[in-house]
Amino acid sequence: MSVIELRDVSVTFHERKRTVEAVKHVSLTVDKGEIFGIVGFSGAGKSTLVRTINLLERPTGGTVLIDGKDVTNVSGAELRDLRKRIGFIFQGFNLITNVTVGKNIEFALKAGGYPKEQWAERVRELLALVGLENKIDSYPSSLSGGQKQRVSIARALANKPEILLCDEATSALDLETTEGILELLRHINKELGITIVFITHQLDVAKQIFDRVAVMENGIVVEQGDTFDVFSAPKHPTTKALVERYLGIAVPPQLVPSLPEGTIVELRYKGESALEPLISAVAQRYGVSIDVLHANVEYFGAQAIGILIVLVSGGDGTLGRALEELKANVFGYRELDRAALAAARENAGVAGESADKEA
Ligand SMILES: Nc1ncnc2c1ncn2[C@@H]1O[C@H](COP(=O)(O)OP(=O)(O)OP(=O)(O)O)[C@@H](O)[C@H]1O
Repeated sequence: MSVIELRDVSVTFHERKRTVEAVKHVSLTVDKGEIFGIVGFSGAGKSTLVRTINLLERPTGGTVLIDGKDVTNVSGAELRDLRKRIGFIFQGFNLITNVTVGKNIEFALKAGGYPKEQWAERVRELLALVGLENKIDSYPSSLSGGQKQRVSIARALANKPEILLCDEATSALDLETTEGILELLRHINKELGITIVFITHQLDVAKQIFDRVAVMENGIVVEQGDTFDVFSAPKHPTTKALVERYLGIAVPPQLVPSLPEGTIVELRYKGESALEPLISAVAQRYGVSIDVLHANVEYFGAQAIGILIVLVSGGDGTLGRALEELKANVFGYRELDRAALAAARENAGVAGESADKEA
């Protein structure tokens, strides 16, 4: 059964001179116990959408259901109860800076009506869960980014929620710290059975922990499904752009003009099976030469996808048939344009991470 259901949810902001339709008619379900991700470039509407789940943002249209119950218009004690059942962590941690780590967690327990005589034990339990037992009396300013995020996770779990919402929870952290936080979230999901909704623009985060994913663009969910299926065979141009930007096409641009005549092809295959037998069979059968320009294996969750870029050349009028045979035997096939390849590579090199923000 789905623990979260958004039915035709819209959020429109009215500013003085303009109207922003941040979320437009989004419907999706999140199953109990899964890690559901929302990806998209900056401004796509991810934060606004996820904030409707605990009504930090009230939908201007549509319905929010939690455990099958319509909560769209709850207020007062019912709203407080809902917020207790849904923890929230932010990119910027949002810790209270002038009190200790222990007190930060106590505030959450107090707000949630947790029995006072059990606060001390619960704080110890939560800090043990996130691996910070020895930081109970420290102030947030003395902690690293990763430690601050661990405290905010402990605080979000204080009142034993069923759902944890994570808004760009790792975007401010370096690679190694991110790995640690993702491991902790996986543990929380598997061991405590907490459903997680995680939004990010980082595909390397998404591919590691999401069971299912929704891709957002311009307030709309443009594609959703199993993480491996969505990322290994993206259908919508936005998903394609996210995946291409992440994977890159690693043919050095300086090499492109010097390559002999022929067709540059990107081949994708599922699993870790090697493509060498196919390549040598095609080369032999049609008398063409097939040179590997780039090879990579990417993991989406536990499943692998192989990407091979080859130059197919020569043959005596048989090139077309050789390409047909390759196409028929792989999972993904794309002929690459030399000029576009060189240009795309140059752009990627210049724009890098900041391009994500602007797109
Ligand atoms: N309170 C608000 N008032 C007016 N406009 C808003 C408000 N909150 C968000 N928006 C606008 O709604 C759109 C979606 O913003 P949102 O923050 O949900 O996107 P996002 O995908 O989470 O992007 P980012 O990763 O940059 O946070 C943007 O155009 C944003 O400017």
